[in-house]
Amino acid sequence: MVGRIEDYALIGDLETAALVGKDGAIDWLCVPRFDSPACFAALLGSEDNGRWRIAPAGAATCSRRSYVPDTLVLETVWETVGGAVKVTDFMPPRGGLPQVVRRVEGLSGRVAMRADLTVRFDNGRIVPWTRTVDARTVVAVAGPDSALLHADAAVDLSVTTPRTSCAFSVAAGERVTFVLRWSPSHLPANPGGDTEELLAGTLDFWRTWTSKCLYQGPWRDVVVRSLVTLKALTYEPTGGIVAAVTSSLPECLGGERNWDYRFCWLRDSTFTLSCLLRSGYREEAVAWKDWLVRAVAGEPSDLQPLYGVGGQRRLVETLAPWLAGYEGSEPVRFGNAAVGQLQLDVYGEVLNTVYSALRAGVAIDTQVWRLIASFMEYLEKHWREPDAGLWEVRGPRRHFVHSKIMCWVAADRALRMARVAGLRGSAERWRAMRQEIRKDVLRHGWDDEMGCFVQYYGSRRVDAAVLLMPKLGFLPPDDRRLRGTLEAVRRLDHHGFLRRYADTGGPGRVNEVDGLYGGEGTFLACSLWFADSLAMTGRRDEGRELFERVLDVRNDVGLLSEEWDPVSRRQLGNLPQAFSHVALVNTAFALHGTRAESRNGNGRHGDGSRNGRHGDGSRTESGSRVRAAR
Ligand SMILES: OC[C@H]1O[C@H](O[C@H]2O[C@H](CO)[C@@H](O)[C@H](O)[C@H]2O)[C@H](O)[C@@H](O)[C@@H]1O
Repeated sequence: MVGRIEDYALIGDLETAALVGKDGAIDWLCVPRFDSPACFAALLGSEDNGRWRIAPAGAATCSRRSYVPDTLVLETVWETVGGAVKVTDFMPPRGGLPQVVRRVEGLSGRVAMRADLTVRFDNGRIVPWTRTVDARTVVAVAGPDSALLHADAAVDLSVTTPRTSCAFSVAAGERVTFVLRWSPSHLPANPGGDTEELLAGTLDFWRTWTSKCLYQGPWRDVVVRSLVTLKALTYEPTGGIVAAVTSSLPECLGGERNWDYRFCWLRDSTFTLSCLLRSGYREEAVAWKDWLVRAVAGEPSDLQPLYGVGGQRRLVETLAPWLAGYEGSEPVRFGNAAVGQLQLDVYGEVLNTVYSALRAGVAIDTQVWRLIASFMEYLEKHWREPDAGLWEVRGPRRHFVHSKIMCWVAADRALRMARVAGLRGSAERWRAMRQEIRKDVLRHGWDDEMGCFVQYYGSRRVDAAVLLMPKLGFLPPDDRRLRGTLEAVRRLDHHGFLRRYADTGGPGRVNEVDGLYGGEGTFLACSLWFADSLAMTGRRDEGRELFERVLDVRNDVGLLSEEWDPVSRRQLGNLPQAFSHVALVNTAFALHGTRAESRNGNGRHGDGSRNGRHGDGSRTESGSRVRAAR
């Protein structure tokens, strides 16, 4: 039986990741990388699509579980009538081929256990040939993939296709460690290593990484858990960052809103990067900047909203009819058609992050300057066009207010960086462009009658994305128009959480903005943006209440997917989602007021300005309050 979305914990090795259920089953694992086909895809179908369960015989779910503090090593405890047992699950950070280690350790009495492995390569479709090497080792091979299962104690693995199983028992103090190693089928088996040394190395890796966290506020454990999760979404060899580790976990149970998130969205990665930077992590920013330059090299008109972890561009969306979908949510998709959309906000997000990196002391080389100039050349010609917006709507293109604001951000940050680099020739044009966009948004994005900024020009809908305006410096937080917008956005409230935009879809009805059937849950990142806005406008207590409401819906090991259904009290959408965890960390900072990344020793921003004041009178993301823009 597949669990609820919130039943899953994450383990990963910075190249791929697995989801472990409360029932002891790994129901999701793509190998060798995040965006490779899954060899365990039970999450989107059934056991027949691949899973690996280790649990006490006859037991349904564990008694409790948690990560070893400050690490991504998961410990699951089962208490049974015969005694107690602990399973430690982890994936050692690599440099080689992937392996999943599962150590079973008796805590008291004697516990009868079962291990059941069903490998299905190619996203849960291909039944491999499985052969027994000896009583403790089996190898499964099909096409390009090979997986070896090995146990370090005397167990008797029996292969009864489609499963490899064994029954064994552990007494207090005894251990049996299983390891699953993937390798390309044409190469000798992945040699792995000593599992106790691998565990010690993995614990040490994560503890060293988390010890660098600069957040010192009251929610340290919560922040560290989210940062570890974000780090686990980074693809170490290239610096790319995936939006989530899963595909097709539904935003509406039984609906069609099922997407593949195992790719690097420029938007999501820039949010993640800014969050890691403010938390004290610079290395990831340098690695991502290098990834970015390689990924987007070429014509700026060819810029894609998302790329593969290696920077690959062809991410064709296909359907997987052999998978029934999570709780019947069809279709299951691999690849993502959003790759071909025009999403103008992306230019602003990239420039904003490069600017944050510059302020944090990351060197910006000529390649990056070239990129900035070419982005701006493109935007100067195209910012007036309608686009698919940050929500990647599959309905008609519109003049989304958020997209226009991000074009303003692009011009603003380019100007600021030009000041540092002395690119004066273009600066005049960029200043004029910035001014023109501001006027355009204030004129067409504002609805006098409603007293708020709207979702797109001419519409009477609200959109939580405009909550980002003051953070981005487009308007100061005390601007009357923002106060009006904040009140209007409250209409998106659904049982104390925020939807991203009006939910006009429903069973059998298409949402005319996003072009999709069915409603969806409340959007966790938007709920947190709302908490930030409340804090920014002096309603800190209200902001804190909302923040704590979001904290309450994290699962038992601190993970958030993209959405939350407050009625059924279930998480929805892909897991764990970078967007949600980034927003959580940012709100913790906003409520506690630590701004690690904006300091460079002399109280000045990297461009030498004081207090983050923009040339046109608004404020920067981290600057102090200045007069309202006209
Ligand atoms: O809502 C329709 C779209 O949903 C997905 O996009 C969402 O996830 C992205 C990755 O986290 C995020 O960048 C975007 O803002 C979200 O709306 C899906 O990937 C799209 O294909 C789909 O059209």
